[in-house]
Amino acid sequence: MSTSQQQHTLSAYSYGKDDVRILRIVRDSNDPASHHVVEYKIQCLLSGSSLAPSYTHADNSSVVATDSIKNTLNLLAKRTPGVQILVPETFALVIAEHFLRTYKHIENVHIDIDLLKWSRITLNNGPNGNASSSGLTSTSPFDKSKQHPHSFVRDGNEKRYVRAIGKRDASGQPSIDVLQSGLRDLVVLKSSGSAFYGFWRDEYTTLPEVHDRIFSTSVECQYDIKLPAKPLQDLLNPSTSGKDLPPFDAIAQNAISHILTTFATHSSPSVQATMYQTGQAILNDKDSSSVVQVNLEMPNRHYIPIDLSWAKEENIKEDQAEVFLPSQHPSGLIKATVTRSN
Ligand SMILES: O=c1[nH]c(=O)c2[nH]c(=O)[nH]c2[nH]1
Repeated sequence: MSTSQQQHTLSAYSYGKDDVRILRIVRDSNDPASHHVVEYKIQCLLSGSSLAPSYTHADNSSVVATDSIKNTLNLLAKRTPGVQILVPETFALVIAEHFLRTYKHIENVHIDIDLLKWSRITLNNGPNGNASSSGLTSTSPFDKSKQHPHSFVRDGNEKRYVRAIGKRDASGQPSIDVLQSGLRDLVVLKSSGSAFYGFWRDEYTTLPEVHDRIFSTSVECQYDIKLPAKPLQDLLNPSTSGKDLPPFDAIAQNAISHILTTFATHSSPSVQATMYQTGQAILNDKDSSSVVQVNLEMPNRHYIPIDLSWAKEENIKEDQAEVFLPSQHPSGLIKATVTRSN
């Protein structure tokens, strides 16, 4: 390369941290069992003419490290009062004000916040009821008594699916014995009412026992529906208006309802135990007598309390921590099949 090459202009630049994930729990001081949770994905970029030399002259003296930016977002998540952090617009203003006030050489702050929505799980028979609720209901301000104080759902995310594998019966007629129906991506989180202790300990164990933790999972629930032993053509005959068929919509709604109700109300000693209770509830539903088997998968999506001791903030004890790092890689994966016994 020739040394006489022309220098071109640095005409735009900014830097910062992307994809900063934060879950914040806001506990009600009058009613500690009542929580608000908010989960954010934040991009925070800084710029200003004093940063140009870091690009052009390898001068880092004005560079606030992106690691410090991430630490700052975590600490602001801890110190920002509940009413402000629960609203993404307000939290964006808090972040922008902080960086512009703290660093006089920063001229522009660019904050993008995505809100990952958690809605309260709504039950039919009140917050602790073992209701058969009518499935997912969006949070309504008129439904307060039915909203669970610390169990949440990312509603609208779940997908219902079905797999039908057809064959011919002995007389050559199209038939299906069992339909494989289900739902996936039903994402739920409870910020209390979950423990995990008493597990095997040996020289490989570092996990502490915990009596009150966040439990979050993306539920996949696949259930086998046994069809009446009739040719498909008869089952589908419009003149019987589907009466020979199992009530597919009710089965699907009840499955969601039992997953949410069990998740919200079962005091969970482990993911395993909650799954088993969920399978029992689905199979015991009177509308679901044609469901012969339930296959459940619940990846354990971990939320790790963020160490803020560098800022003299206590945030490590899982039952008191307020700011968490969502950490999906790796996740526990717990599976169970519950089969009807009669
Ligand atoms: O509910 C749980 N079940 C486990 O098997 C397990 N393993 C783990 O590390 N955490 C958890 N949580």
